[in-house]
Amino acid sequence: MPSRSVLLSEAFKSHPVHLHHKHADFSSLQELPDSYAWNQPDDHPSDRSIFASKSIPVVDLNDPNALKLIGHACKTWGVFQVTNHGISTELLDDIESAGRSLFSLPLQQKLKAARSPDGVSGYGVARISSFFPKLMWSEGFTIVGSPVDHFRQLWPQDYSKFCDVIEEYEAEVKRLAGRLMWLMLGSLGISRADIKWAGPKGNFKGASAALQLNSYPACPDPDRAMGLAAHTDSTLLTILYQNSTSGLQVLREGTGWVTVPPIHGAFVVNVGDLLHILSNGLYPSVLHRAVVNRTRHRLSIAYLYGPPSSVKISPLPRLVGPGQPPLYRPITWTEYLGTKAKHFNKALSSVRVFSPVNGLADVTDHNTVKVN
Ligand SMILES: C=C1C[C@]23C[C@@]1(O)CC[C@H]2[C@@]12CCC[C@@](C)(C(=O)O1)[C@H]2[C@@H]3C(=O)O
Ligand SMILES: O=C(O)CCC(=O)C(=O)O
Ligand SMILES: [Fe+2]
Repeated sequence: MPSRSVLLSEAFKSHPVHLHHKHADFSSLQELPDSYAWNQPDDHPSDRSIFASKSIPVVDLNDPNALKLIGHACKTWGVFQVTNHGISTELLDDIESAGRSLFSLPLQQKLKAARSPDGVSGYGVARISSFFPKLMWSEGFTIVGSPVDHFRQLWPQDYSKFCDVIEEYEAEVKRLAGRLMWLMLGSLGISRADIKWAGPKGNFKGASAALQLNSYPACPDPDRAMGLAAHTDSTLLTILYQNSTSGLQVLREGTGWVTVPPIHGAFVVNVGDLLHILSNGLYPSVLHRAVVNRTRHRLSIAYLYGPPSSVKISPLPRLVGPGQPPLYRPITWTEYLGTKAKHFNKALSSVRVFSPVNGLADVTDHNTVKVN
């Protein structure tokens, strides 16, 4: 049987992304080239975010009410921040500095580890770039499985210390992801007996994941640029570490784009499309994007967490019944990534099987919100 990382990376074999534009050397750009100017007025309403009447929930994992607070956050926001999560600030500093070292390499060096059009791992622009006429002011590095081959290209002398940091970080965040899964599922009344694929110890040992390092260089014209366009993640959940520069925004119905303020040592956790499916829409995945800054470089590290790649995800039987039919058909993560590569923000509605009786589109399927 092929390894999990091979299976995950197979997602793009039949949906290669050919991005013809050149990778930018951002440090040499003193003005925003037209190819990076997202000039529709609606694209960048960053000011609206300051009027948000309520802010994104912050949950202390040592709080005895954590389960309830997380359930409420998932239902109403699709995102929350966690503190007291058990991952040391030293490890966060180490992963941040590994990310900085990577992105500060010369462009020619980074391109030695470029992601291939049908591959998943490596250096490149956001995979979703192909859906937009304009370029995003960011660069990324995706890790699925071992990064050793790519890291040897980037740092021929000391690649192993960078591999060690990634390995330690992934092991710690994987544990946190399992813990968060049970808090999120527990808040829906789901127990271990309901999720066989969590394994005999309930620790989601066979889970798949990708680590995505994102870099947003300082930008000469941030109001017209876009760091990462609005999207939902194709995951069960995503655990994001952001440095002290803000930029992540989430879309809240009736409010608009709300900035997720960086909290030192905290993680941002967001609901992805597969948890949306698993919860039969009770926990909707959240649309989010990243904007950029005139003077400050921003770095984020996303741990994109999903089920074992061969597991079909469908609405949990406990959450369906006579009045609540299953809204989505079963799909594996690999299949869903292929669907996303084809349909982007309409992927979720493309796996929907049951249309609302009144015929109105479901906003939680993200196809009624203008996102690009
Ligand atoms: C497992 C994955 C999810 C992801 C595609 C990927 O293969 C690795 C990168 C992930 C990411 C990060 C930035 C936003 C996003 C939409 C993208 O283009 O690449 C997500 C993908 C996703 O969640 O669909
Ligand atoms: O940089 C950010 O804050 C967002 C990154 C993100 O959405 C992603 O990697 O999926
Ligand atoms: Fe994301």
